[in-house]
Amino acid sequence: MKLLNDISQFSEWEKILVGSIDKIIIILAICSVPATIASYSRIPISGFQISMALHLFIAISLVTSAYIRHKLSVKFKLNMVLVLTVLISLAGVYNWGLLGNGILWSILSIIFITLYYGIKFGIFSIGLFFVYVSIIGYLYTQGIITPQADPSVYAVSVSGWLTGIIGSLLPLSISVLIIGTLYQAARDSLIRLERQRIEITILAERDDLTGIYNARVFRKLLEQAIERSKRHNTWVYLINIDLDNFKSINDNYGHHAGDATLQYIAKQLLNVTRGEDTLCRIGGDEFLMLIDSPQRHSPQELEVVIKRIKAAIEIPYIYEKTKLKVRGSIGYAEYNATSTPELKNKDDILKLADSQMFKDKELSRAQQTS
Ligand SMILES: Nc1nc2c(ncn2[C@@H]2O[C@H](COP(=O)(O)OP(=O)(O)OP(=O)(O)O)[C@@H](O)[C@H]2O)c(=O)[nH]1
Repeated sequence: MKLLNDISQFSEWEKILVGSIDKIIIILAICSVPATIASYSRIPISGFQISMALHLFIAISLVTSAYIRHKLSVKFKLNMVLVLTVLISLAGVYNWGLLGNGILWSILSIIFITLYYGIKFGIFSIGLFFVYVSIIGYLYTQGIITPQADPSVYAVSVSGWLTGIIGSLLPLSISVLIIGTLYQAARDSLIRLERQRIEITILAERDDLTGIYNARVFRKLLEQAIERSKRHNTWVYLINIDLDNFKSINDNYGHHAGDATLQYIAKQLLNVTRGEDTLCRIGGDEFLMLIDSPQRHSPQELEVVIKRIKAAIEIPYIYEKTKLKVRGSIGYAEYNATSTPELKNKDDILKLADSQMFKDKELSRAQQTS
């Protein structure tokens, strides 16, 4: 997992972080003013504390940083927010013990450390935090450090509650902002990646013009069908469909008409292709259909399939009010791992279907000229 400090490798992350870190600094700067006033309002109860000087320093740093935020680098701003939150939590626990929000700020610091340096550092900082709070707790319980204010007075004072409310709202809202922004960014990028994956798959497997499978996928599926036949003695039928004199459509009506006709033919062929069979365009005006069957089909059955394909192709396509008539020549190859030993591989099957198709083409040419 990439961490926030890897931002130089991620322009996308950088954009997200620039947006969210600036929001965080502005919120922190705005809130640091009332928080500092609330902190100083405790002077009558507790006297002046080091944490108050720290609050003032932090408020000045945040307001200045918010003002010149566009001039500061993302890394600097991230580190600054991290250092400030750590300082607030350490000073808060030391000065106010259980009375202050130091422990809440520690949670925010640990979230920052984890996001910035990774889970290992996050766990390590939990350990350090545990040791630190235990030592401070020990010192308080032994009376070595004493509370900065009388707890019974502090717990019912307006300034104590004001500091408590503002001081706890800040880490809570920052946590929501950070986690919400990162969650949204991760979700958006996952959705985008999934879309890209689907687009890449479609581009790699489909024919641009017709949207049906391309030759690459078909070759893979044919190889798989051959393997199935070797293992389960199934029958593979490869039907080669080539349009007749397709060039004349391009020549007479233009390339656009040719494209539209090819799309139409692909739809017609899909209409007569069973769900379990596969259709592809291997290029130009040539299509292949793959039938992978557990039992052998008789030549009569295949004749029915071929007639159905031819009939579907011959339904005229209406292009700009003109009826375009297309015919197709069809040949097929039958393959079974044990019954057709002359066919050694997919190329032999493809060649056989191709030569059968040519025979059909010759026949229909001869019929047309006689
Ligand atoms: N419009 C369009 N035409 C294409 C496309 N791919 C190939 N063609 C055309 O299809 C025609 C195929 O020509 P041939 O292989 O000679 O086939 P034919 O004209 O059908 O002739 P026979 O197959 O011999 O009957 C050529 O004119 C190619 O330019 C395409 O994607 N779109």
